[in-house]
Amino acid sequence: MLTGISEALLNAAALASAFVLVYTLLNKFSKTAPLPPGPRKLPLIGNLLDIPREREWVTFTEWAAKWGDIVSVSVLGEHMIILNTAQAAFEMLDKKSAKFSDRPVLELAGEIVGWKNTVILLPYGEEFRAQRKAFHQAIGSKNSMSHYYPIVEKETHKFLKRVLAEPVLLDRHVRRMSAAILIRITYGYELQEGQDPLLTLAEDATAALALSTAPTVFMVNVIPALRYVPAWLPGGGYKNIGAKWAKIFDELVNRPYEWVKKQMKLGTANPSVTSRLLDETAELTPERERHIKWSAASLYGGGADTTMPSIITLFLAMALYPDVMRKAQEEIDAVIGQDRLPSFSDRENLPYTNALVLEIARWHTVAPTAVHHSSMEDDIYNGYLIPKGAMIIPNIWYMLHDPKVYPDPFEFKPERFLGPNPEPDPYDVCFGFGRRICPGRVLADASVFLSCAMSLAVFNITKLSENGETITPIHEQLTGSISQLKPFKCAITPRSSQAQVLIDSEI
Ligand code: HEM
Repeated sequence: MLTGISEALLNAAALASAFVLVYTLLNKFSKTAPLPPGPRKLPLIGNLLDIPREREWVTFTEWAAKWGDIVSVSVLGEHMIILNTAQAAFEMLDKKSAKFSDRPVLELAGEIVGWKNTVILLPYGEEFRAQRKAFHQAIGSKNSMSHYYPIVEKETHKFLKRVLAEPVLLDRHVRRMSAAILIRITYGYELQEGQDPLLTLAEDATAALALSTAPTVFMVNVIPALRYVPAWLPGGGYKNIGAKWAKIFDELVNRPYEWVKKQMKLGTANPSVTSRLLDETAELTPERERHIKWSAASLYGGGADTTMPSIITLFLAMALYPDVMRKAQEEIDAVIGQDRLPSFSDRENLPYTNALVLEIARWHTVAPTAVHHSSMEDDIYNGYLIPKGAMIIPNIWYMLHDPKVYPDPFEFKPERFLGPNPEPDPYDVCFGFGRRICPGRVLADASVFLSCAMSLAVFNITKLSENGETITPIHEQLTGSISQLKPFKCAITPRSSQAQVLIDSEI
């Protein structure tokens, strides 16, 4: 519940409501079917006071218990439809994807900061299709991704070295590894050891993306009419923050792109997605250049913070579930031995480790409410009206924690995906739906798998003891369109002297 909403915001919202009153009245009489059920709407402001500001998937799940698989709320005439089951999401977003593949206009992240030019927030249409195609060619299949496996293997090995040297900085090492892989694949640029300026820039830009796209952190994302409120009035302050973020983002899009062009002129460019797209281009028109530049930025923007929580989850889960760790290590030892690190070629022989990767995707839901879709025309679903322009929110977190689908949903149990009757594959929902399904999923899966296999091959991960006391870490998902983990402590030590030799070996 939104208990802390300020009076100032309510004033701004009242202002905005004037803009939607006429629209709401005009529409009210033209619809036939009812909207899906949901919490009672107040006159004009609708459910403004019900919209959660934090961990919205928890409130959405409470609503699911009361109102069912599909719930509707509206705020000042803007409709939000929440889908609480995989079936509802498949039926609407996959089967009718021609109607449900648009994105809502996110005033702050999209319009002001500029992310609307990336595939993540692009409206459905020509430009969107062109960017998705480029993405698919670059990293959309196991075949295309396999060109980049050596980069993933090298950066993951570097990660092991950093963790060995400074285990308490685990978060920082994971972030760096994810960024290094993406920057290398996208631009052919190898991050310098220490504080690389491109890394700082990329981190600032993606932190801003996560915040500015969280639909309920900035109310303008829910109430577009707030865009008419000047920056100096309550409710308009996001404009100043947005202008600062826009500068950072502009640099992230242009600086590495110009660097690739320069390297290509000098004949020193490493192969990368950007250099390949530029190579294949006969005439670099301003339109084509914009297209390449933004496709590259989408690749970085979509992937930067997303694999990170999954890899960190490995360390938390292993500290909490030592039996799972032992089983995975036994499997890795039996298949690979202790004389080399695991690689992608071992993957098909590691069923338990693969099940562990799936359980990570389920247990810690990285994108708990996906990226929201928007309906391009009116539709009727199960007798309910889904109005044109409604924001469609798949509650992926609940789909992956529904006890009817995954018994003991808060327990970490890779076994659920093994045996004759495995539970549903979390990859069917955790990467989203229809024509908007995550185009980076092959890379994400490859990165998480290799981090798990390599880390488990060489490290023991346990609870930390401090001052004679054992600290049991807690799993908590933080608010954000990409949900990070609440910081926790664990102990990470090499499994043996031979493991240490492997970590120290030359890359
Ligand atoms: C564990 C890792 C990841 C998860 C859980 C994840 C999940 C998602 C989800 C749920 C969506 C929204 C899909 C929808 O709208 O229905 C999405 C979109 C997207 N993801 Fe990922 N993702 C991950 C990693 C990556 C990586 C590594 C990249 C890039 C290399 C990437 C690039 C993108 C892009 C560009 C979009 C926007 C697609 C569009 O709007 O058409 N993601 N992702």
